[in-house]
Amino acid sequence: MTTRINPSILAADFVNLEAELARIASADLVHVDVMDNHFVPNLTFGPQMVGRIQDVSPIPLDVHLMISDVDRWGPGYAELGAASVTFHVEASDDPVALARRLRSIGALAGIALKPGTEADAYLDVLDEFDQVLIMTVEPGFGGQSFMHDTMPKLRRVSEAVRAAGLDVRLQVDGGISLDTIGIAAEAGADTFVAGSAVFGADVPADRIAALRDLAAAHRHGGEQSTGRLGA
Ligand SMILES: O=C(CO)[C@H](O)[C@H](O)COP(=O)(O)O
Ligand SMILES: [Fe+2]
Repeated sequence: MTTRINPSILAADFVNLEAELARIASADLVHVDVMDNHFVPNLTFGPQMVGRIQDVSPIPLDVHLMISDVDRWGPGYAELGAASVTFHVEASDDPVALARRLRSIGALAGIALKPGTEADAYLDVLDEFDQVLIMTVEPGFGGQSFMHDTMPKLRRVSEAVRAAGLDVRLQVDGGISLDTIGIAAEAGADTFVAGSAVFGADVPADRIAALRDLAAAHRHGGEQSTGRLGA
């Protein structure tokens, strides 16, 4: 069982992104938050910036699309070469069709669920997705507090994935820190986004290692971390 730590560059210095990416080179994937000031009340960057990040990043891209009309705009991010593209089900008319399109382009396809969105509608079609992102804050901003009440949903999705014997990454995003990562790992997460916890550390590489060890220790069976295990 692979434990992944995906630092979010939302907490990085946007005018020094290449240097910031170098500081997290020991992580598994870099989490890239695309916000359109419409689906969420915040604005980050679009395909041109993500393409440049893809050009210079030492590790693969885990793109988190917080945009409206994602059926139209989502595939373009897969075409840029992102390893995984995760979109919000709340913004898609047909999540299965969009996931198939993303996979056909060569990306892993992920669905994201806001804290208030139930997972039940997707439990029977989990094989259509490579990742399920359970938001542990309301999407839009970094530095918010982890919402403990999202854990029952994570547990339910985790049980469904295991019952079906599927290889679906279970990602948590928002408020993940040394204090909360173990809680999410125990509930079934294997892929952890951390923005402020990583970029707010004096030595991000040390924080990535500490988060990875804590997550591995709390996952089912107490997996031992062996360092970066690849994308
Ligand atoms: O998707 C996000 C916000 O919508 C970010 O990925 C997330 O908030 C990471 O930031 P932090 O770890 O500081 O909470
Ligand atoms: Fe995110």
